[in-house]
Amino acid sequence: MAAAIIDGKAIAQDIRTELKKEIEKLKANGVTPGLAVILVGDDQASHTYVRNKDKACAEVGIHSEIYRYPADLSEEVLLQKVAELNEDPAIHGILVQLPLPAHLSEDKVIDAISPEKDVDGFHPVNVGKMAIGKEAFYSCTPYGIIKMLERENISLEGKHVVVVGRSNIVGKPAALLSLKESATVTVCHSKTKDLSAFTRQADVVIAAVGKAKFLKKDDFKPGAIIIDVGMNRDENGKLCGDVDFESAKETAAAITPVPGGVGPMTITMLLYNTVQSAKQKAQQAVK
Ligand SMILES: Nc1nc2c(c(=O)[nH]1)N[C@@H](CN(C=O)c1ccc(C(=O)N[C@@H](CCC(=O)O)C(=O)O)cc1)CN2
Ligand SMILES: [Mg+2]
Repeated sequence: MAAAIIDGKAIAQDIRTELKKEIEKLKANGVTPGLAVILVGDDQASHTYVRNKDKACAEVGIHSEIYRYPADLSEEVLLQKVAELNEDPAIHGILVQLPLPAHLSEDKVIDAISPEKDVDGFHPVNVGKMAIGKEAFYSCTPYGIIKMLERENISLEGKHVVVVGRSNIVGKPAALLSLKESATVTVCHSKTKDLSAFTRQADVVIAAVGKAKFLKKDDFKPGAIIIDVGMNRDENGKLCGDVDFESAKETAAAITPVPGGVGPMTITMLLYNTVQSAKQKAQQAVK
């Protein structure tokens, strides 16, 4: 039987509609969720993502402020802006669009964001809380995967999840969040020997490798659930994932497409985290 195609765009839209209602309620109680986005340099993809974040905020009713800086921005000025936003009561979420130009330390900048406003879930405090299974801001792409599976009624409990990739933004948090869902988790990466021997055992594969169509039908067991986080260009310059979608969908139980799978969930979970942050602030105010 052909795979179910998981429609990330539709799921993301459903969540945005729910958020819009929550935001209306918050506003009626005098709280407007606010997000500040810092963008440094002229990476075109980053500019597109930031524009999309701004648009998504407007669509659901989140106040957004975008700070665009030239590529030669000094670390001092950047850290000063973050410090200012940390203190700004109208701002509940701060994010610095990655990647940053090479002369800027991503670690230093992320460390400077208040963990209470770190809606990207990149700050070590939030990563640490996630690692010990506590509530925190979780990294948007992996959190989006968890929410997407939840909406598709796919439980991870007792399933063998094989994560391919160990980045701080996707691979590692995807593994930790899968573990939190009581999956049995294996993490593979570029130094893994005989990768296919692992992915073929998986009930669920989360592919975050960054190589176009790297995993093919034979790398999966029949009936597997395939989550493709990749965003690559194929030989014709067309956007594609880490999985050879056309072949893999023949035997998978369910699969996410690229585009329209995991991608749209990323910005939606950013909106979600920003609303959570505003709600937390509103609750603290009545205490
Ligand atoms: N500070 C952050 N930087 C980066 C993050 C992040 O979560 N926080 N993630 C990525 C980029 N990103 C958001 O910032 C992002 C990537 C992809 C998509 C998306 O919707 N993809 C679409 C395809 C879009 C296209 O046509 O080009 C899809 O897969 O359907 C949204 C957000 C790195 N930096
Ligand atoms: Mg750098």
